[in-house]
Amino acid sequence: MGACLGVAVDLIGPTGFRTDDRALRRAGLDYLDRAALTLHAGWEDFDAARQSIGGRLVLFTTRATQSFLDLTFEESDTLLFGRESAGVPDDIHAGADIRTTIPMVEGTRSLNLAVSVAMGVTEALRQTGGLPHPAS
Ligand SMILES: C[S@@+](CC[C@H](N)C(=O)[O-])C[C@H]1O[C@@H](n2cnc3c(N)ncnc32)[C@H](O)[C@@H]1O
Repeated sequence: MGACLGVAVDLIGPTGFRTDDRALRRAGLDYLDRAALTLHAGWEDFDAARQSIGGRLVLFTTRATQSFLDLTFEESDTLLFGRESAGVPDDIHAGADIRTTIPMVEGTRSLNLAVSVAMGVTEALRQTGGLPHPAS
């Protein structure tokens, strides 16, 4: 997705999947060389890197009330998504600059990670003019 939409991806460890070269290459197929992928050992590493770049940290969470469609995204935003099993820890949830949600039908718990990333990234790129243009 990162390669296809032209979006940098940061993976924050510890991950629940293997990030050694062979496993990543198999999952990333031939797009991996085109993806701007950074692996961080843990939250502290990621946070230090992000703070040096600046911009807002926008957390996608089921525990927010503001719809992502009502949010004005900025080009410098970093979108943060939680792990498939448990989302993000409470302190990271509380520390995000913005918490936003993808509205769902009452009684449903959450979308899966890949789907929520696709929806959030698409809307952020649409608003900031960053979506790739269709080939003419
Ligand atoms: C499978 S969900 C995590 C489920 C976990 N039990 C929870 O309640 O946080 C994985 C990630 O997808 C994102 N996500 C899933 N559904 C969402 C929604 N409706 N709105 C915003 N983010 C969502 C969040 O970043 C979440 O941490």
